[in-house]
Amino acid sequence: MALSSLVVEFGNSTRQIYAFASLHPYITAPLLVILTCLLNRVYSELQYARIQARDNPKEPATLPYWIPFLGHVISYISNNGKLTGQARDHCRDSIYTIRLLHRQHYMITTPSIVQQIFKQRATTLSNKPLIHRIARNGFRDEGTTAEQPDLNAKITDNLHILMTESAILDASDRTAKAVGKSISLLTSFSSIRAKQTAWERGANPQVTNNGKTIEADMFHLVTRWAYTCSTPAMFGQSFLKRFPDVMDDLFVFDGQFPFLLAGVPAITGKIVKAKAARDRCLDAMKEWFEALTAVEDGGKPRFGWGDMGDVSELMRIQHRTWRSGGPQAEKAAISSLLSSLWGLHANSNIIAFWTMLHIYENPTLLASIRAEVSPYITRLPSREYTFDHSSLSRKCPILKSTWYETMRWDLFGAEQKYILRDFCVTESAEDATMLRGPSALPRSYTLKAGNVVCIHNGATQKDPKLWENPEEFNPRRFIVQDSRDKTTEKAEMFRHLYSFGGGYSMCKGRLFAEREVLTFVAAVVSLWDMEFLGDKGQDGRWVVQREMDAGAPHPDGEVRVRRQKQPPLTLSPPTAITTNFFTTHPIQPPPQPPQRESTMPLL
Ligand code: HEM
Repeated sequence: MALSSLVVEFGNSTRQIYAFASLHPYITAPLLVILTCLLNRVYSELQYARIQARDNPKEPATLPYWIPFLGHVISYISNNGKLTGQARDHCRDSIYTIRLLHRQHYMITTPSIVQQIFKQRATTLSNKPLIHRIARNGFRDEGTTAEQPDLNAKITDNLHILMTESAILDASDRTAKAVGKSISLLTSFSSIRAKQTAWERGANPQVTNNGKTIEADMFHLVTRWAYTCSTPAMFGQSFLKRFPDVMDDLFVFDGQFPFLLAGVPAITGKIVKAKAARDRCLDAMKEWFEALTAVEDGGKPRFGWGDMGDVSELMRIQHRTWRSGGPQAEKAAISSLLSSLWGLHANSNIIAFWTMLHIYENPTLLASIRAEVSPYITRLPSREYTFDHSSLSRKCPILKSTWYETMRWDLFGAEQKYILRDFCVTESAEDATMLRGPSALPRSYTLKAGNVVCIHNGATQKDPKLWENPEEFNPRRFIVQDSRDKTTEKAEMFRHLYSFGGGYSMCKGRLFAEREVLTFVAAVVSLWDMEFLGDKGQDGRWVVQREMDAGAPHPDGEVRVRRQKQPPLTLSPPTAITTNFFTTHPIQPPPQPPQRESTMPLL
């Protein structure tokens, strides 16, 4: 009896709900959506807690999320730094999963798993889908790169030339020479456009005080100056002369690169400009390709291009390889060559800028670096300079450690690879202890084909479990004692700084990048003072916002600096190096694992 009245009651309630829903669809629909999200959240929260608690081999637990199908898309796009930072701090596993539409992204948090990921072969973890997306969305190849797999394999193989001693020396010598020639002309102190330097023109220069001071945007100034110094080392001088505006176009489209890559349509003025700038760069690269074809075929050099005898060995080989694919490979060729030009500048020049900024905002560090590098810079009677890039890289630990610390602080790239077949990884005992305490057993994880492995640099580089005071900019962080000579220090890139990626696809330009970035930075900070015109923090830091926390970020707006008209500074005497900077930043012991909370915050 009681049961039948309950059934009747239930039937009545359902009819009432149905009647209400038919009468008020605009209230019912959102209520249903909210209810579905709530249920999804509760279910995924329970699943997450259940899988996290398990020690036996498992697929990494998926972070709780609200919206079915979309997964973490909204929080990832709106603020992936916050999402990955919070997840890292609360996850007790070496890997957690975020869901972006239908694909699981396995996010790696501990060094032992990162090293196992880097050891995987291309047959297990592939970067091809990402390369094809970069080519299609970033460099507008219209899908042609993916259609030439054999040619592409050769192009990737050729990249190893960049790691040979002769290529590194050739590119570093030529870049250092260009730096030596141009550094005393960083700004012209002229308000007449024709008399200004190429890198100065777009930096919005304002000459004041009867021509005795100049104010300009430091980001534009140094990134474009660095561009003019290193481009000829790869593409030859005539590319620079024929297409001076590519210098600006490249940085305009780099500023919106994450949006281009994600395939976001031209919905903002910045994206419209970025696409137009990218297309002009493609036209320039096409002309370079055709001009080199003419001289390679023994024909008359194209007007304005000369014999192109200074084009680097790598670019010649890439050009020949692409040509072997015939006319159908041309679109992929032009897009790939532009991606090489972009790869040459997008990280190096921007990180050189941020390194300079960190040095200028700390007067003690500035004095130490000036003293440290001065023996390796020589002023010539012609007022040009020579830079011993090899010694800057081997004998200047403070400069080099500041550069590493800048990459830790300012580069937010994410390494992504697609899983072609299932594989298993196991965390080290040390990482198990770091995550779950002294009695924790190492856990193994199964990573399933069809999904993506991701190492998010922004999250790992600020992980308090891996870095002492990660929110502090410590220029001496990477300085260690030289094991061969205990009285000497050297800068060493720790194994958990992944700015150059890792494994088979690790950056092939990293050795050249080190030489050129250290040369750019040493040249600017040694020879010029810069007075920052923006706001400063209480500690004297320059307050400069980033446009977005992705890749190598551009500053949000101009970074106005003032320079006095004066000859380049006299190089500091090397003895000035013993400043109190050393005592205020002692070498830190390795960090201890912190106490951890067990619950997951709302994401
Ligand atoms: C500080 C400067 C630089 C940084 C932080 C940097 C970072 C990176 C990263 C993260 C990757 C992807 C690695 C991976 O997938 O595992 C990469 C790839 C690459 N980089 Fe760099 N890079 C820099 C400078 C340069 C320069 C100056 C060049 C050229 C001369 C260059 C040439 C390349 C090439 C050719 C690849 C593709 C390697 C491959 O697929 O085998 N990079 N770089």
